[in-house]
Amino acid sequence: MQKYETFERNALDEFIKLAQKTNKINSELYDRYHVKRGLRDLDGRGVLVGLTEIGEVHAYIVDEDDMIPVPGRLLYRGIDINDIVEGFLREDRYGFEETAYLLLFGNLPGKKELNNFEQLMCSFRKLPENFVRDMILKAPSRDIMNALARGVLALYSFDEEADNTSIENVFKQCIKLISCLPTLAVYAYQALSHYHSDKSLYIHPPRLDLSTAENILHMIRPDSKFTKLEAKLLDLALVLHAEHGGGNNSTFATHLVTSSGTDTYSTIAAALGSLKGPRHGGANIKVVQMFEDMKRNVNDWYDEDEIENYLIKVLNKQAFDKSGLIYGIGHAVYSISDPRAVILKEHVAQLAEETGLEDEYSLYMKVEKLAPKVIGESRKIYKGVSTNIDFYSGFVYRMLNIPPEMYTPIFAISRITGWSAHRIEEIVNAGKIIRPAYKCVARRREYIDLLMR
Ligand SMILES: CC(=O)SCCNC(=O)CCNC(=O)[C@H](O)C(C)(C)COP(=O)(O)OP(=O)(O)OC[C@H]1O[C@@H](n2cnc3c(N)ncnc32)[C@H](O)[C@@H]1OP(=O)(O)O
Ligand SMILES: O=C([O-])CC(=O)C(=O)O
Repeated sequence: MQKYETFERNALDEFIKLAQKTNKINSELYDRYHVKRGLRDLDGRGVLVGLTEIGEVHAYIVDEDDMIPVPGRLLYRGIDINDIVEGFLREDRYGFEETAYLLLFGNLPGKKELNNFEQLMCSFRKLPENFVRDMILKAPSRDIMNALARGVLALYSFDEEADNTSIENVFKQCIKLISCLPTLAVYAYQALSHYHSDKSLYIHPPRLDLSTAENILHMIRPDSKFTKLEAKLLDLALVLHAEHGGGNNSTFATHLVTSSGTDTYSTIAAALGSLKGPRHGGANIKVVQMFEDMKRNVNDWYDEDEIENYLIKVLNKQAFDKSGLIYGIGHAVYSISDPRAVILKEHVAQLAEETGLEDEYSLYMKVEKLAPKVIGESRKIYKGVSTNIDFYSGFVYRMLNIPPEMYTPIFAISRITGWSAHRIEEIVNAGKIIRPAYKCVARRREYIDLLMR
């Protein structure tokens, strides 16, 4: 056995070395062939590949070809996110279901429409008979995003019309998935916490009278108790994460995969895989882990020089996860500010004071100030960097006592509304299959017989 394992390790090491050598492309070739790496123009702007009416991300104005950065704005179906948030908070109600309706159907719902939609969502919250036992508890995953993707793919088998891509059927599938994703995520977490962390197992059935945010708190907490303030904060986070235009990695994955004509379950599984990445939705858990590491390694949380040195080490791949990234900072589109981070920050500030987390909040403020400076000094920045939504969301979830394993899944529970709207838009507009070009730069060679190599 030992011998075989040694053989396996040596053989793999050999293959890895070979693959690293043979897969490296000379970076000068990208310039020579004018490749838009990451589908970006040289100034960082995304290559225009589609049109959408669902979400608009606004970060700069163009003045005679010059890009002038402006504070970020986000609009859902043409309505500013700040107005949406102010609207439902002013009326002291939850906003996520209204947001999902707006994204999916294009207009704000009337009272009766919203009520019907909420009832429909409630009726779809439960998972199919025996699904929890057979699909979730029998194979608990250490990663809830993985469990979500697997769960979504498994739901395909419970849908008699799984491959029907008519608009009516896709709408139905999307509303069902939006409704039951919180249940899937929380139960997958409960399985993880029971089987991998030896904690008691809680499976609270979703309640028909509760909103999405309330249901998450009800199902995740052993005693099911939560305050209205807590549910409203989680609901706000769900509203802010719901949509971000067609170009973000997971939504573009949705367009890409939808364009092949595949089914809804495969599409959403692909989007989940994309969102999990630490440069995208997976950054929220990384931010919290990075701050934990920082708190261990920075003695004085008020000493800006010490914090700056830590951040420089992160950038130089000498600290934290050695990826060279300061998580929660920077964005593919925003430069001066991410409007969602601005909204979350206000709430975090207030709550940090109420919960005695002022020192930690102050550390976040210092990183917010110092990180753009150190990134600017070591990377080529065209448009400036600032905090993104992931910078504060983990802090919010921590104050809500939500376990870190659920941070990115909560993003998914919200963003599936945007993915659904984009999938439907892609189908309605019957676009061409998405298929960009790759220039092959390999040298052409003759095949050589095995005995001659
Ligand atoms: C919900 C979301 O998806 S929000 C984003 C969540 N992701 C994170 O917080 C991870 C940290 N941030 C990043 O990795 C980046 O800012 C991204 C992936 C979000 C955007 O990257 P880009 O579109 O390349 O941003 P931008 O054009 O401003 O970056 C310019 C350079 O600065 C680097 N940079 C930008 N932000 C950071 C950062 N936080 N840490 C280290 N380097 C950074 C980029 O890697 C790039 O360098 P390169 O050309 O050598 O690759
Ligand atoms: O737009 C992007 O590139 C990333 C994203 O999804 C977001 O910020 O919500």
